[in-house]
Amino acid sequence: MSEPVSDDRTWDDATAGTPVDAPIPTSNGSSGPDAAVRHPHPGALLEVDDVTLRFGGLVALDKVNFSIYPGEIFGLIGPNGAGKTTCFNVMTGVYRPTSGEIRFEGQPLTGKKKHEITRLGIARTFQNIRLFPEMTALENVMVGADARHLTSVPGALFRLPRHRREEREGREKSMELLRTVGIEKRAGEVSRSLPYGDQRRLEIARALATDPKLLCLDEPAAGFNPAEKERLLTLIRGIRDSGVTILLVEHDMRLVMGVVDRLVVLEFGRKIADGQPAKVRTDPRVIAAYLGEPTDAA
Ligand SMILES: Nc1ncnc2c1ncn2[C@@H]1O[C@H](COP(=O)(O)OP(=O)(O)OP(=O)(O)O)[C@@H](O)[C@H]1O
Repeated sequence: MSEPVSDDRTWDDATAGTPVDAPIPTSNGSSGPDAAVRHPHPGALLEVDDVTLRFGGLVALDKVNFSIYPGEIFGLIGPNGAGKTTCFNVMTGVYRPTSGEIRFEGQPLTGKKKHEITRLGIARTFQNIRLFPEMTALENVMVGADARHLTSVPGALFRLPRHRREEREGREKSMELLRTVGIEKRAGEVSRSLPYGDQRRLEIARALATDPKLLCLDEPAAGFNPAEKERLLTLIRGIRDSGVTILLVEHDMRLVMGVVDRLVVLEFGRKIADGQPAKVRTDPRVIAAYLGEPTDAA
């Protein structure tokens, strides 16, 4: 996914693949709630358990397994078409797996809506930036913070005290998040007028506003120059150090290897390697999969 725009296909075509509202396939006997043998990993924050996803005849994910543990920066990499975005979309509720299961803190995500998954503590950014272009940077982040609010519609309409308090706290928290990502000076500017790099940072701030336990970043460095990439890595480490677990989906192997604690490599929908960067970068299958890319990228 070298071009941010390419993600339009997977997101907008959600209904053409295996949308979340589709019935759970049971005819193959492997995806009903009790059908498959599950392999729980105690202590894991997120478990991808034997996940297969088919688009018609195409197997986009083939029995993929991995677990992400609290406090990690975890990488998901692979060449073009490997299944990274599909895996990301299964994990964040866009697609329902054909078989297998995703669990978050031990709880199956199957059948959950995207907003329910957000409330459980998973937030994401997009490969192609999705901000509200006419809203200010601050307002964009406040929209994320709203996902946590308890105010009822009448409460908001009549500006009851709880609504006013939540609004004030949301504003303060959103300013703090803009500071965290380094764009507090842009708070009052409409997001479409922000430089590209600042829009990417704003997306991260908006995702953080939902108070996630797991922050999923889909190619956050797409279109960045080396200096911007370096600053992004510093930001990602800082977010992890503040207690948020990170999933980083990336095509750029050099970027991933420099920041992740562990990673999984996909190729043609299959997991071909996993482990720490030092081990994965010397794996012959990974080198072969990335043939043509500089081997020192690792
Ligand atoms: N909605 C869809 N309908 C049909 N096929 C799809 C859909 N989304 C993805 N695919 C196919 O699934 C496979 C995996 O695609 P995916 O976008 O997940 O790979 P990726 O690793 O993110 O690749 P890239 O880096 O090129 O975006 C590809 O063969 C792709 O063409």
